[in-house]
Amino acid sequence: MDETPTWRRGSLTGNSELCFSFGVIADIQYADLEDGYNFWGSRRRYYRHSLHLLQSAVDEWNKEDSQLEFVLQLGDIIDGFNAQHKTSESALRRVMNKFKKLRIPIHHTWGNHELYNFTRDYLTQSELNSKSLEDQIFLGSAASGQDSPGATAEEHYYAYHFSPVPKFRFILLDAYDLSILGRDKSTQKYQDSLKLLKEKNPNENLNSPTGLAEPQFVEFNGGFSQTQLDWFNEVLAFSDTNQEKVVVVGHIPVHPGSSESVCLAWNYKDALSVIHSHQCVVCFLAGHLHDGGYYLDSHGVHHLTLEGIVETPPESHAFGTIYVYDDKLVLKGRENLHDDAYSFKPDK
Ligand SMILES: Nc1ccn([C@@H]2O[C@H](COP(=O)(O)OP(=O)(O)OC[C@H](O)CO)[C@@H](O)[C@H]2O)c(=O)n1
Repeated sequence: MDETPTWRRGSLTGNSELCFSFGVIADIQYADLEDGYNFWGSRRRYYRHSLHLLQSAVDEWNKEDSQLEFVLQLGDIIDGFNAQHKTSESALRRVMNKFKKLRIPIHHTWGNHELYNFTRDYLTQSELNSKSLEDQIFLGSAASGQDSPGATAEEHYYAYHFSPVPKFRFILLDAYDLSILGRDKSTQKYQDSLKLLKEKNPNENLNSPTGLAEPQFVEFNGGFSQTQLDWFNEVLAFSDTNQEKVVVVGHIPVHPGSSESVCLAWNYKDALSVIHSHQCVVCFLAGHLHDGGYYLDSHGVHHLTLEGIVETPPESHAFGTIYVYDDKLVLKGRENLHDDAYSFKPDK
């Protein structure tokens, strides 16, 4: 029996009013290298061509009308191979030069490949830190500072929120706040993350999910600290109070329905329980799983995992524009990313 609620499938068009639109793109993973394959050898990776796909996405977005407010870059902007070839900075420059042709703000999420290439301190100082686009709203104590007083930049998480138009808010989460990637070994977060990872994953290769009860506990994933979850909770409480609709953005999916278990955030259940304790969240946007995925959860939250550009063949594409209406999101996908509409649950 089809249990899809009647409000789930919005029409691609309709009578409701268009509020604004934004672009989405995930897992570009550019490197000036010949094509390769994913770890299992099952999917080709077009490292060099991903730059051309980005260029054509930018060209398409530039042709769109003035209601395109911003672009969300969902992480893994360059591939980890750049670190081995000492081309991290030049690869990033090439990709950012493409993005600069856009005349609208770009919000950057950090994925595992950012952390293969750069330290957190470097990322914080770089153009991949788009936190200056954050909204200033008054929140409670959990949001006033990050982590413990006196914590260094190395210990911080990279998360912020913004409201492009009244009644809609976007929250970018740091899915590698708990991680051994990109953090200095001397930091408490590195030590705590390594301890947690080793407790959950006894394999010698911490990237291997073999035999794990919770396969998401691999090195190429990460999780959310309690401090970040407290901050997230406070932003969502603000949005509930102000009757906003919220789209949450993170590199790693947080719902098993929208991802293979090996590509979920370590403590995805904690993130989900914060989301489900509020009314306002309508959608969670992620990358990381290059096949993409979609799931409508029992609380009416649409979980959309975007396909990865790096595994998109040159003759195809996988970016999109999402049109925001007062009752739904409408995805205009390109090629591999298909058109769809995601209605808001009536009590949202
Ligand atoms: N079973 C595995 C899987 C991966 N690795 C190694 O882990 C590193 C990251 O893998 P990679 O596939 O490059 O990560 P992505 O973020 O691009 O993709 C995530 C999902 O797989 C996409 O669907 C890399 O060094 C791998 O070799 C491993 O050792 N064992």
